[in-house]
Amino acid sequence: MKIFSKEQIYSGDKITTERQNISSTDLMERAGVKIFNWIHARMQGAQVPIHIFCGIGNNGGDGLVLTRHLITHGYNVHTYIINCSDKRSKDFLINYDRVKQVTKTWPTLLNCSDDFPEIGLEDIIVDAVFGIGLNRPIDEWLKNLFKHFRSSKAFTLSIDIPSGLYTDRPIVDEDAAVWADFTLSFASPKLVFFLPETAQYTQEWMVLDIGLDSDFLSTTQTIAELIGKFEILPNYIPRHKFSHKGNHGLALIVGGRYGMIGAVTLACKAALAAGSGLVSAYVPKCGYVPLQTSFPEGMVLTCDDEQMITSISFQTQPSVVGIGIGIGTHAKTVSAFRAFLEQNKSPLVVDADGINMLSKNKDLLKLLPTQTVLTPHPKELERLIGVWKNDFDKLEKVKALSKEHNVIVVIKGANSITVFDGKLYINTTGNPGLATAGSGDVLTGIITGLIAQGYNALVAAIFGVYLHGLSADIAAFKHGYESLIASHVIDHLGPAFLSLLKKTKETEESSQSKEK
Ligand SMILES: NC(=O)C1=CN([C@@H]2O[C@H](COP(=O)(O)OP(=O)(O)OC[C@H]3O[C@@H](n4cnc5c(N)ncnc54)[C@H](O)[C@@H]3O)[C@@H](O)[C@H]2O)[C@@H](O)CC1
Ligand SMILES: Nc1ncnc2c1ncn2[C@@H]1O[C@H](COP(=O)(O)OP(=O)(O)O)[C@@H](O)[C@H]1O
Ligand SMILES: [K+]
Repeated sequence: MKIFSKEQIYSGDKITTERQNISSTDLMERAGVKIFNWIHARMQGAQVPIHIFCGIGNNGGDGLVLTRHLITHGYNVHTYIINCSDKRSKDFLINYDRVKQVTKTWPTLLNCSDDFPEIGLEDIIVDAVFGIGLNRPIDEWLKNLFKHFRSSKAFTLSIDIPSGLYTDRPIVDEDAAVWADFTLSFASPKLVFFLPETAQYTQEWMVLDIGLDSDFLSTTQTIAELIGKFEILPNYIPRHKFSHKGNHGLALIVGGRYGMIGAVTLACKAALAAGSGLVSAYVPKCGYVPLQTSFPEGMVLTCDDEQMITSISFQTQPSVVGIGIGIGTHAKTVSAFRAFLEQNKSPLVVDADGINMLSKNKDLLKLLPTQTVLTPHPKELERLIGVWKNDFDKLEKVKALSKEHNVIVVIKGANSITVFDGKLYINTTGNPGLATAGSGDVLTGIITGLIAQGYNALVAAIFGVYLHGLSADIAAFKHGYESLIASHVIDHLGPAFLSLLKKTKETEESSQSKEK
């Protein structure tokens, strides 16, 4: 799903009104009715007090359309206007007048110095104060109003975006935005729903289709894209009946040191379970017996040193090398890594200490083959790009690194973001059960295994992150978050592939309509 920028949404609104020959008031009506329908379908006329807080822009206008429809359907509605400015939008004013047609009770004007209305725990708050038009910090009174919302603990539904959040900048004060339980967002979710510093402002979100121009929707290129099943499926490479293990590549996992062989085992197993035809491990000698014992499907190569990797050389030409897991950053290992990079001809996935070595020896970045995949967790990323001021700064820094070295960077965490060529691919699978030892090693194995069997590096990174999270989601049904361990993610890769390929009603309908 595309994630449009603020500017793109404004232009989409304009194009839509022109091409569909409707007014912006009509479009607002559509938006407001969509929200009403969503609420009505769930509340079925229940007399729970609904407190609708409207700003004076078009977000407030949406709130007023909602007010009107809720009133005509007999709901218990209390509407408030945040009356701190005279700059009311045209469509706000039109809808303010239209409220008059359905009730004799005017909305309450809150004059930015008034006391706040009482809100019961079981009531509902609709936040239509600011939408994407917020352009400066909010004043103290509003901040206190938002705190009042939060302390009421009433269910809070934000329209389009939790008020106080910008679409393209961080917020500086934690209390300066609405903490929504649910956000109904128009046309596309907003990027800030997925960034660690702002995702907390909405527990859940949903996109409402307000019928924007279809050409605009299909042809507009966005910087950010949300990755779900329908973005993944077209990239899936099916297996041929007569395929042979040699057709699915050789993944080589290089890593490990004394006490860190388990990480390599996890990555190897994950690469194999992700579909690599063959998997080899390259480890120090101490890894030989544990790997041969715990990973009978794999081959094991060793360097001469017992405890750590001091040289990296092998006869075969792997389809891809996943390097860095548990490898350490000893000077001898760095030398071996450098020598390896100087002669390596295979695509690379670099993780963990591999990234730490790159951070400490930035000149090594120049030796990476194009489209190397880097999979840093937050601390590794900080070592690589330096401290960031906020999430937006982090994204800019990662984009710059990716561009300078032509590498693909997976920013790991909830909603991992894969960055390449200035674009952001935001993952939708995964859960906090993944915050457990070794889950990153499994991810490296999966991505390496996908590249081995012929996926290009960018697709492998995006698909790998998706599959890793999907597998964890399936595993979490059985194990819960606390008891989920990295091995479970490997064990559930099979069900993850199957669930990806399982036809849902929607895919069936779309393939049937294509067949007709
Ligand atoms: N343009 C359209 O046709 C549509 C717009 N829609 C709604 O319109 C919204 C955007 O509307 P607007 O562009 O009017 O913007 P907003 O409704 O977000 O509010 C902007 C208004 O608030 C003021 N403002 C900004 N920051 C402020 C601050 N810190 N303190 C006090 N006032 C502040 C601005 O000067 C402006 O008057 C969307 O989020 C969406 O909810 C929907 O109705 C769908 C159609
Ligand atoms: N709260 C979370 N929600 C979803 N995914 C998470 C969460 N925490 C961690 N992950 C995922 O788990 C993996 C952890 O990687 P990493 O920290 O490198 O683990 P390790 O070093 O133990 O192998 C990453 O893929 C990350 O995106
Ligand atoms: K809002």
